[in-house]
Amino acid sequence: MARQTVFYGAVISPETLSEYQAYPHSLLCVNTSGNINWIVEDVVDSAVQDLLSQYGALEADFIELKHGEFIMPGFVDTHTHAPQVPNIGSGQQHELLDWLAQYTFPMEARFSDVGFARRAYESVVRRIIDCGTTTCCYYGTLHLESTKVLADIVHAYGQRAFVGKCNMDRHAPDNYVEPSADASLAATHALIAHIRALPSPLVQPVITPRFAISCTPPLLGALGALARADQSLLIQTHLSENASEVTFTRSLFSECTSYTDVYDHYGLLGPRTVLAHAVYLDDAEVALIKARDAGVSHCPTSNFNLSSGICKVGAMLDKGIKVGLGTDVSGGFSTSILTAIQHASIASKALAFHSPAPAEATFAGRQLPLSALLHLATLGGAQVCGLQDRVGSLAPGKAFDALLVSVRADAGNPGLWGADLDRELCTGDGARGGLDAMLERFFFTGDDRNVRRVYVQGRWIGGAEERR
Ligand SMILES: O=c1[nH]c(=O)c2nc[nH]c2[nH]1
Ligand SMILES: [Zn+2]
Repeated sequence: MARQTVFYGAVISPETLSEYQAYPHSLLCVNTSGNINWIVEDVVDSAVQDLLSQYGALEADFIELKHGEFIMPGFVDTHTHAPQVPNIGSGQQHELLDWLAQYTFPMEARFSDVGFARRAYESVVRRIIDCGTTTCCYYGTLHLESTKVLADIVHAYGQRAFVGKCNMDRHAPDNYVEPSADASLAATHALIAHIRALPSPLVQPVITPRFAISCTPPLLGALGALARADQSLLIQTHLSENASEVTFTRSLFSECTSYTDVYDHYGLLGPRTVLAHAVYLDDAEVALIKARDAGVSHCPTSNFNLSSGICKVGAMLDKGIKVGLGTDVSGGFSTSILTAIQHASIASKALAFHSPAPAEATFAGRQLPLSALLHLATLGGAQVCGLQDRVGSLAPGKAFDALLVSVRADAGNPGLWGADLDRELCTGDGARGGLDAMLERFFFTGDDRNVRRVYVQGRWIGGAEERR
C-alpha cells in the first residue's frame, strides 16, 4: 500500500474457541507495510474526523463499509492439493487407496509437463484466493520444476502460503514415483532453495512426505533429519484418514506402536507438523500429538466425500490440540473454506448424535458453536502453521490478511438476499448489531460472490469486486 488505509465499519475477529469480537462501527488503520496500525472500536460517525486527526491519518485512503459488509481475517487452508483441483468432482465413489490409484496419481503425473502445470496452477491459485484463502498449505506433485512454477505463481499473485514438493518413492505407479530417497531429498532441497530466493517471504517451503505408505524408511529418515537440521521448516503429511490405509501402514511399520508413532519415530512429529485428517486415532496417539504440540488439519468435506470417517475435533480441542481446517481438494470437492466450515459443523452434529458429550467436555460430543468454526477457519489454522503472531485475527501489529465480506443483495448471492432486505436482522439488538447473524449466514449460505475483497499483507489481491 502506498498510503495508509483506514476502514470504517463492522469488524469481526476470533479471540478464543468460545468467543469472538464483533464491533459494528470500528476504525481500523493499515500502515504502508500492510500491517494493522491501530483499531478503535465503537466509533460514532461524529467522532471519526477527530480520531483520524488524533492518529495522524487524515490523509489516509478512507474506505467506509456499507450496511451488510464486514471485515474479518482471511481464511487459512491448512491442507490442499493444487494439482488435484482439475480432478474436483470425479472418482468420489471410491475410498482413499483406490481413489489415489485410479484418479489422483494419473492426474498428478500429468504435471511432469511444466506448460500444463503453469496453465493449471494459474487458474487454481486464482480460484483459491478468490474464495478468501489468504494463507494456504499447498501440496504440489513430485515434480521439482512444476512445483517451482506453483510457488512462483503463488508469489506473483501475492498469497501467503507454504508450498511443498511431494515426496513419494514407493507404492506408486511407475510413471509417478521418485527413483530413490536420495533423488527425492535432492529435489526437496532444490525447491527449498528456489522458494527462499523469491523476493518476498510470504511463500515458504514445507517438507511434504505424502504419507507413510508412500515413503521408504530411508526417505522418512532423511526428511526427519532435514527437519531437525532446519527448525524453520514446516512439515505436512497425511495421518490416519481411512481404515484400510491404517491397516496397510501398520503392516509396513510393525516396529512402530501406531501410525502416529511412525512419524514420531522418524523425527517428523513436532510443533511445526501439520497432520491432515487424524480420523482413526487411539488415546495414545492423541496424547502423542499433544505432547509433540503438532497440529491437526480437519478436512471434513474430504472425510465425508471419500467415506473416510469423522475426525473427533471436539475432543482434540478439549485437550488443547491445535486444529485448523483444510479443503483437501480433490478428496474434498470445494476450494472454499466456507464448505469446510459447513461440513465441520455437520460433522460435529453427526458425532453428537452417537456419542453425547461427557459432563466435563466443552466441545467433545457437542455441535461446534459459531465461535469455534470461526476460530478453526482463521486463528486455529494460523496456529497449526505457526503463524499465529502474524495472521489469523485482526489486532495491531499483525498483518492485514483480511476479507471484505458482503451479505448485501448486490453481492449477487440469492441465498443471502434476506439479510439485506431484513434490516432488523442486519442491525440486530445490542452492541453487536446483528453481526452474529450476518456471520452465520455468510458461513452457511455464502460463497465467493460474498468475498468482495481479499487482502494479504495489506495488498488487495482478489475477491469478487473488480480490483483497481
Ligand atoms: O486425501 C488425501 N489425498 C491425497 O492426495 C493423499 N495422499 C495420501 N493420502 C491422501 N489423502
Ligand atoms: Zn490431502
